[in-house]
Parts: sequence; structure tokens; C-alpha cells
Amino acid sequence: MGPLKGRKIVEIAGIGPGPMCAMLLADLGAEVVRVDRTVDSGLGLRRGKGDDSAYNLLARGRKSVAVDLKKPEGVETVLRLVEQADGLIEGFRPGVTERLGIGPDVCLERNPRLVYGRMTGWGQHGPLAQAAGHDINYIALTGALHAIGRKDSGPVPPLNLVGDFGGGALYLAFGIVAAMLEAERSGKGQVVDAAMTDGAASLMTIFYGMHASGMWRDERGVNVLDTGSHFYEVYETADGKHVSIGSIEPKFYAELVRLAGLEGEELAPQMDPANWPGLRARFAEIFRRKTREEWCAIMEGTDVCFAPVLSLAEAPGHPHNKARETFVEVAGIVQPNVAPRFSRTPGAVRMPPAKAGEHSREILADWGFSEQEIGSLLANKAVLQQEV
Ligand SMILES: CC(C)(COP(=O)(O)OP(=O)(O)OC[C@H]1O[C@@H](n2cnc3c(N)ncnc32)[C@H](O)[C@@H]1OP(=O)(O)O)[C@@H](O)C(=O)NCCC(=O)NCCSC(=O)C(=O)O
Repeated sequence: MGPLKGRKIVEIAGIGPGPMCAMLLADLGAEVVRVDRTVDSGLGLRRGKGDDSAYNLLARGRKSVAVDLKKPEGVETVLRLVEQADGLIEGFRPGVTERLGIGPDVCLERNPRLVYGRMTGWGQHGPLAQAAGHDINYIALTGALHAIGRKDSGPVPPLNLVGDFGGGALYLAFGIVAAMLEAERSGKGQVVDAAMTDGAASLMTIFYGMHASGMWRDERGVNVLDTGSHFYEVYETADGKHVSIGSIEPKFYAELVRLAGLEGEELAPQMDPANWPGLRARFAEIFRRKTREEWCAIMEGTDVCFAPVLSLAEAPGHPHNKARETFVEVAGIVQPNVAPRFSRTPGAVRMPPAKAGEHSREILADWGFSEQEIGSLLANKAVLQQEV
């Protein structure tokens, strides 16, 4: 099931955004084969409890073949998968796949329709292209990191959501799907260069417009949406928890004022930034008077634009999330469900994360390798079968 059913993708396993992109495509029905390493790269998930791979949720929905790409037979194995694929995902430093022998030129020669998806931080070229980095560095270069945080605080890294996942995985997924659509018409594949700096910069588009118009000051924590205003804020409640308020429009703000019990009070005008610190102090004092639950009873589901701030442990249990099955339990682990939703061809979490090389024999057989070929690849350790 899923709108990408029938599409075949080869994922050369990496970290962070590449696996997330592969997960998104697999959730929507693509048949993704994950090419893992034959030895532990040391880049995997750090051990929490139990078996690492079971908790590596970004690896869900697809089978794994473990291939040693430093062996010519391993390279040839991947190229044979590539011949049959619609797309490929890789997330190494620029030049790594070329040196391994699975670069875009070689792959597109084997399969001219292939969409070759490349996930990096800095992109395939530019002065920083060869430097190591992580999300925090990539978003630092886009204006995004500078903009996030409170007045008088330093920048606050927004987890690795903006670079790895928003600016990286999602743009690569979008790029791969767009290029696959184009390949259907032209018969030609191409390279998709998804750089997290480009993606994170793209996510900042609206702020560049607001800045150019004079509506956004190039400082943290003094603007409408960056906790500068009192009506787009999180407030602490009597029990030390928090609620989120997003009452931007005057009619929704009026509802906030009413349900906060401030209707009778002479409040300074909402939209003048000069009034924001004073109004924030007033609302902070009001919200501290009741618990989060009590505020939910008053404001949740109204047009205040309100929601309780839930923790990871709490979120899956919220009635709205439960009603919509926003979270799902797979193999005993609660996790976010597939998004978005399709009316005719819904996606699904098809399987829990595989161990590296768990399906090596099965994948190769499915993709047309003979018993003899599989036996020889296993014998010379170009491919490893993990026994589970
Ligand atoms: C993350 C990295 C800095 C990690 O750097 P390195 O550990 O030095 O890896 P490189 O990419 O340079 O090279 C990968 C090496 O793995 C080897 N390699 C890969 N697959 C295989 C298999 N199957 N078999 C054998 N060898 C393999 C490959 O030949 C390279 O080795 P050699 O042949 O010996 O060179 C880089 O991969 C990178 O810049 N990637 C793009 C951006 C990125 O993903 N950033 C992190 C996002 S995650 C994040 O931000 C976060 O988690 O937080």
C-alpha cells in the first residue's frame, strides 16, 4: 500500500537525514533496500537498553542487506541493485561514493532512469563541502540558529529538527519524488543535491521576507513569533508545567483575554511591541495561578489557539493523538505514525527496524541473484547474512 508502491529505492545506510528520508519513502509504500555495512561503523545509535537496532526507528519499514563496499564484488552487488532501482539515497561526504565506485556517473550509466539522491550538510560543492559537520553547524549558516532563542539568551539549537530532518530529509524526499515524476516523462534520471544548509535556508523564506520588509528585527526574542510577543508564548502553570499560546489574530486574542479572566481589565494594545514585556508579565502571573490541567479545561479546543506543552511520555496519550492514531506501537515501541495521510492509498509502518544484514539472502534472491552468486558473495564476505 501507499502512493509510492512499486517504486524501488536503494539506500546506502548513513546517519540522520538519509535514513529519515528513506523511512518517509518506505512509509509511503516504496520498496527500500537498506545497504548496511558488514562491520559496525560506530555511527549507529548509542546503546540505550536492549538491542540497538530495535530502537533505531529511522530504519523502520525496510529490509537490510550488509555489503562490504571496499570489495569489488560488494560494489558490483550494489550496482546490480541500482540497475533495477528508481532511486538511490546516500549521505556521505562529497566524493566518497565516487571513490567507492558507486558514484552518480557509474550508476546513471548502469541505469539512465535512476534518481541519485545525495544528502549532505554543505552540499556537493562550495568552500565547506569537504568539512565534517552536524545539523547545528549547517543551520548556523542560514540565519535560523541565530533567530531561535529568547532575548538576552544565546541561540537555542532546536534539536536537530531544522537541519537533519526539516531542511535535510524532507527536501531530499521531495526532490527524489519530483525527479522520479520527471523521469517518467523524460526517461532520464538525474542527481538530486540536497544540502541541509539549502533546505534550512529555504525553511527560513518567510523570515527573509519579513526582515526585508522591516517587520522582523535581526535580533532574537523581540519579534512576533520568537517569544518577543506575549501572545505567542509558552507560560508556566501552577504545577511547573507549561501551556502554549498562539493568539495572534485580534479575534483569537480577545478569546484569550476573556478566558484568562482579564476581560474587565484595561490592557495595553496587543500589537505594539513596546507593550509586550508588560503584558507578558501580566499573563505569566495569570497562568501561574492554575495547573496545566485546569487551563486545559478552560482553553483547550477553544479559539484561543491553545495547547498544553506535552512531554514525549505524555504526547501519545493525549485524546486527540489517540483519536487520530498519530502514534502507533510497533514491536512494542511507541513511535510517530506515518504522515501525511492518503484517502485512497494510505501508507503504513510495514516492519520494525531490521538488523544490519538481516535480509541479505532474501533481498538478493528477490532482486534476481542466483543461489550460486549469493553463496559466493557470502563466502568471500562481500555480503554478510546476520542470523537473528
Ligand atoms: C557525517 C560525516 C561528517 C561523517 O564523516 P566520516 O565518518 O569521515 O564519513 P565520510 O562520509 O567521509 O565517509 C564514509 C566512509 O564510510 C565508508 N563506507 C560507507 N559505506 C560502506 C560500506 N557499506 N562498506 C565499506 N565502507 C563503507 C566510505 O567508504 C567512507 O570511508 P573512506 O572510503 O575511508 O573515506 C560525513 O558523512 C558527512 O559530512 N556527511 C554528509 C552530512 C551529514 O550527514 N552530516 C551529519 C548529519 S547527522 C547529524 O547532524 C546529527 O546526527 O546530529
